[in-house]
Amino acid sequence: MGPSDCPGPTNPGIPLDERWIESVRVNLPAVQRRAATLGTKRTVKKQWQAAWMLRAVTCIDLTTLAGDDTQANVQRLCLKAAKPIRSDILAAMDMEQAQLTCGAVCVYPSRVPDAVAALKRFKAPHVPVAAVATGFPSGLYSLETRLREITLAIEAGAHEIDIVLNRQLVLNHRWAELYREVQQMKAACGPKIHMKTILAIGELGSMNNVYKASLVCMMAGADFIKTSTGKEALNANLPVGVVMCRAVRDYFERTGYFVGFKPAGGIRTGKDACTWLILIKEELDDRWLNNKLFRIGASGLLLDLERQLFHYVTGRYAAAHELAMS
Ligand SMILES: O=C[C@H](O)COP(=O)(O)O
Repeated sequence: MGPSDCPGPTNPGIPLDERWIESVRVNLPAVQRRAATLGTKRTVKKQWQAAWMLRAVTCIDLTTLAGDDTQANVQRLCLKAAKPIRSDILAAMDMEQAQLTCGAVCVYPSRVPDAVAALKRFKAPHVPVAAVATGFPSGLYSLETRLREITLAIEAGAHEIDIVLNRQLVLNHRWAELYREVQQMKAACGPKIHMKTILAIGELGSMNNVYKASLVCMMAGADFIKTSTGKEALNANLPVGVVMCRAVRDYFERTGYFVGFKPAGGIRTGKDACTWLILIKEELDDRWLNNKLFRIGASGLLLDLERQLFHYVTGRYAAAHELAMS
C-alpha cells in the first residue's frame, strides 16, 4: 500500500482498556537516545530535500491563534494556504500543475466564517478549515460549554475540530472520565468531522502520562493526536514525538485502525519539518507520510520552507520583499 492509497483516519474507537493503560512504562533514556539520532542518521539533500519540503508544505495546518486575529489576517492566511509557494518556484521544479495547498488552516471558532469565505474566494474551498475548540487553550470550562463550542464551530463551517484535553483528568489518572469526555466530544463532531485531540504535553507531567493520554484519546475515537496548543512553555519536541508515534503504532497494531499525528507549537524551520517527516517514516511508515495522517501545526514554518525552496531553485536566499509572508 502506498501513501496515495492510505485511507486516512479510520478510527471508530474501542472500549476503554484500563489494563493496557496501567501496563504502560515509557523508557525515557531510550526515548531520548532515539530522538537524538533522528536528525543525524538519515540526511536528505538537494532534490530529495526539496521534495520533502514540498511534502511538508502540504502537511501544514497553517495557523493563526492570536488574540488580535481579524478578518484581514485570516484572509491573508487563507490566501497563503491556497497558494503556499510562489508559482515561479514551483515552475522551476516542474510542480506548477500540482495545485499544491497546505493541509488546512487552523483558527479560533469565531474566525471560521472568515476562513471559509476567504478560501472560497481564493478558489480553494477544498482546503479544510480546522477550529480549535473546547475552551482552547486551557480547556477549563464546563463540559456543556465545551461541547456546545464544537457544535457551533461546525455550524459555522469548520471541517475539522482540534479539542484540548482536561489536563486535571490526566494528572489525576482519571482515565475513565477522560475517555467519556473525549468520547462525547467525538460524538459532538459526528462522523464526518475529523477530531484532533491536543494533549498539551507540556502540562501532562510525565512521558507515561503522554503515552497513556494518547491511548485514551485513541480508544475514545480520536482521528488525530496532537502534541500542543502552541501556548504551553513546552511544545512539540522529538522525544514526545517518539512516544506519541509509538502509541499510534501500538494502537494500529492492536486494532488495525489508523490514527493521525500532529506535532504543533514552535516548529519554525524547513530542517525541523524534515526531521519530523523522518520521525514519521521511521516510527510509523510511508502510509503516514501524507496530510491524511500527518499534519504540522505551525504559524511560522511556511515562510522558511518557501525561503529554502527559493534557495534551491535560484541558488540565493530571497530578500524579505520577495516572499509574500515576510
Ligand atoms: O496548533 C498550532 C500551534 O498553535 C502553532 O504554534 P506556533 O505558532 O508556535 O507555530
